[in-house]
Order: sequence, then C-alpha cells, then structure tokens
Amino acid sequence: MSSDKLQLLPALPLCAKAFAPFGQVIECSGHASYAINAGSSQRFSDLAQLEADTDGRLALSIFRANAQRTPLTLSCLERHPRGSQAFMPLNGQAFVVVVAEQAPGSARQAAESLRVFVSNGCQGINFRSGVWHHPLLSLGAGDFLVADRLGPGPNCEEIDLSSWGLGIAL
Ligand SMILES: NC(=O)N[C@@H](O)C(=O)O
Ligand code: NI
Repeated sequence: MSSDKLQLLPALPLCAKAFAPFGQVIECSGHASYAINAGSSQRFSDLAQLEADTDGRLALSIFRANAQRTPLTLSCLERHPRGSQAFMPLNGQAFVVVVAEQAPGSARQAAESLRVFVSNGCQGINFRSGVWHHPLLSLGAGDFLVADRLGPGPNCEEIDLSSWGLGIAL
C-alpha cells in the first residue's frame, strides 16, 4: 500500500521512562555497573524482569530478521498472557516497537492508543506478560536474541490490523 493511502503514526526514540508501562528497555545507558572477572568486564545487572507462568519455562532463541520494507505497515497486534518476551539486537540493527495498553477496536482508536518507539540498535526491550505489541519490525537485516516463555497451552492472542491502513512515520 503506498504511503499516501496510509495513516502514519509518529515514532519516538525508545526510552525507558516512556516504555515503562509496557516493560523494560535493555541497555547499559543509565544503569550502574560493577567490575567482575578481575576487572576485565563490567556487569550491568538485572536489566529486565523476565516472566513465565508455572506451567512454562523461559527459553532463549534467535530470530534472524529481514529488513522490513518501508513504509512500515501494521498487520496485527498480539499478546502473550503466560509470559514476557524480550528482544535484543545482536548486530546493531535498529527496530520499531509498537505497543498498546488496550486492544484497539478501530483504526481511529488504534491511531489514538498505539505507541511507537524506535530502538537505536543498542537497545533491546522486554514486553511484560500480556502487553499488546506488533510482531518484530526490524529496520535492518540481523539477528535478535529472544527470551520468552515456552510451554503448554496457548500463549499468543492476536488481532488483525491489516485492513486498517496504519503505517509508521519514520
Ligand atoms: N512469533 C513469535 O515468536 N514472535 C512474536 O511473538 C513477536 O513478538 O515477534
Ligand atoms: Ni510477540
């Protein structure tokens, strides 16, 4: 869909304070560290609160992402009620994060309620359990380390946005 037919939502640089209602930003900036391993490394500790229900377990995966074509268009929102989901770029690729506190019922509500952030490629994010978000939107080809909940039972609710003509202004 050409950009002139899309309703473009504004994007903000990702920052911990603005993202706090949705989860944590995983970055060294703004966090204390302490020397470990005889001073050969600095540890920036406990940067995200990873969650999994008692039936599940936390797992580490790698997503090998293609660069999204622009203009970015929004296809769906999803949420994982049984656990958190963290993404950390491994190759410095910037990515877009789209979140919502409530599931929008219309394009108008989505335009008012969706929050869009852009990671600078040195920042990762951790979605709290149950936070509505768009699936990964990477701006560059690269790998992401992903920590999320695996286990029995459904853990992905989805709503379709593909017909709402929503895009991201980058
Ligand atoms: N499908 C999958 O594992 N990833 C999504 O949950 C996502 O948020 O990208
Ligand atoms: Ni997800």
